Amino acid sequence: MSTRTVIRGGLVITASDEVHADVLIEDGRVAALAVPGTQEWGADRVIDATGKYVIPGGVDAHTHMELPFGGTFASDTFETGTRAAAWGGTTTIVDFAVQSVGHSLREGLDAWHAKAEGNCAIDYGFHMIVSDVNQDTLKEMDLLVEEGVTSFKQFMAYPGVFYSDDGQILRAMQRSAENGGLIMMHAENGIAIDVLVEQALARGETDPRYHGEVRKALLEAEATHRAIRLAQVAGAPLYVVHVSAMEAVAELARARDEGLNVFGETCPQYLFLSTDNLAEPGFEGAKYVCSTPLRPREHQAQLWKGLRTNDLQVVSTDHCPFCFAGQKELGRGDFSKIPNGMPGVENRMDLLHQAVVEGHISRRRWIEIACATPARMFGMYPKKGTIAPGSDADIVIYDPGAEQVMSAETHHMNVDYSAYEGKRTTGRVETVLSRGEVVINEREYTGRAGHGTYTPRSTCQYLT
Ligand SMILES: NC(=O)NCCC(=O)O
Ligand SMILES: [Zn+2]
Ligand SMILES: [Zn+2]
Repeated sequence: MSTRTVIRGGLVITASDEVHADVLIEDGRVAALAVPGTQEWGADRVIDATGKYVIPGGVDAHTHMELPFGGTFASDTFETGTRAAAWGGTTTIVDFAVQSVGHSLREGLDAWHAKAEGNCAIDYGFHMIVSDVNQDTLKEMDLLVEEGVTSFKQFMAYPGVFYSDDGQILRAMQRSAENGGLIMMHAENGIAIDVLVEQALARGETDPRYHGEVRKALLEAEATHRAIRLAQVAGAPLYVVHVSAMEAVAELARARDEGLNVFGETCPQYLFLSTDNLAEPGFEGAKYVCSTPLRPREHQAQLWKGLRTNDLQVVSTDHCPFCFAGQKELGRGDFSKIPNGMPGVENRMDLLHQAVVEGHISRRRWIEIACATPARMFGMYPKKGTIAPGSDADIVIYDPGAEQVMSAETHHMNVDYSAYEGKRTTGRVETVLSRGEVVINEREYTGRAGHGTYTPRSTCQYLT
C-alpha cells in the first residue's frame, strides 16, 4: 500500500537553492515540491514545518563504528552509533571496513557487513581500508568497485598496523585510476612521527598534549604533498581525509590550482577545538586525542577559508569514540597508547549550523559540505544529499532558532564524555525522516535497528 507524507510550509534548503515549498513524499521517495498551499495532496501524514528549515539528511562519509584500535574497540556499535547519527540529523553514514594484514579485502568487508546488517537506524555504505597491498588485493579492488565499495583508505601513518609505503600507495592508486575507485588518504608521515614519539617518551613527555606536538603540521603537509604527487603520477583522483593543518590545506589548494582532481575533508573537531583542549589539566586532554591531531587555533581560520573557497569540499566527523574511563585511560603515562579518535556523529549538523550562525559559511554551503558533496564524492547523488523528485526522502526538519547545550548527559552516542561539553549552539534537529519513515519525531526516537539498509555506491561523481 502506498504511503504519502506531506511536509508543509518550511524553507527547503539544498546546496543550490533556498525556497519555501511543500514536499510530497511517496513510498519513501520525494515525489514533488510545490509552492506552499497550492497543492491539495492527500496524505497519511502531514508535518507542519512553518518557521523551520527542511534540509536533506546529513551524509557523514567518515565514521568508525566498532573499530578495533589500540587494543580496544570504538565504543559505538552500528546500532548505537547510527541511532545517535539520526538524533543529530544524519541519515547516511559511510563507515570503514578494515582489511587486516594477511587477510583479504573480502574477509574484512564480510566482517563489517555482519556487524552492520540488521542493526542500523539509518542507511549505510562502506569504504575499504586497505592495509596490505599485494597482487590479490589489487584484483579484489576491481571486484569491490563493481559491487559498490568504490573508495579505499590508505594510511601513511601507523607503521605496523594500517601503514602502506609509497610503493604500495602508488600501486593502489594506479589500480584505482583504472577501475574508477577513489583513494582516501590518511596523510601523516608515520615513520617520522614514530621517531618523534620515541624521543618524546624518552624525555619523559608522556601527557596527552605531546600527541599534538609530535604529530607535526609539517609532517601532515609533507605527506599530503607526497600523496598528491603519487596520485598525479598514477593519474588517479585523491581525497585526503581529516585535514587539520593549514600547511596541508595549502598543498591541496596548490594542487587544485594546477587542475588536479584532489579533494580534502576536514572535521568539526579541527574547526571548533584546538591544542588548548589537548593541554587541559591532568589527563583530560586524552578526550581530544585523534589523528591527525588538533592544531593551534590559528589553523582554524585557514580551514574555514578552505571550506569557503572549495579547497576543502567535505566536513565529515571521523566519529571514532572511546570512553574516557577504561579506554582513553589506557594511555595514562604514555600518550602513544591513548586510542586515537573522538565522538561527533551526533554533533556535526548542529556545529555546522552554528558556523552559519557565526558567519563562517552560508546556509547552502552548510548543506553542500555536509550532505550534497559527500553524496557526490562517494557516488550516492541524487539518491542522497538533496531534496528533489526521485531522491530518497531522507529529510530533516530543523529549527534554526532553538537553543541547545551539548553534553554527555543528553547526547545519544555511547561514550561517557562530550568533546563539546557545555557548548551553546543555536539550531536543533526536530524531526528526521529516513526513506520516508519518521525516525525522530519532534525530538523523540521512533526509529528502529534494522530500518537502515546497505547502500552500494557508484564511482565518484565529483571529478572535473
Ligand atoms: N582519526 C582517528 O584518530 N581515529 C580513527 C582512525 C583514523 O581515521 O585514522
Ligand atoms: Zn585516518
Ligand atoms: Zn577515520
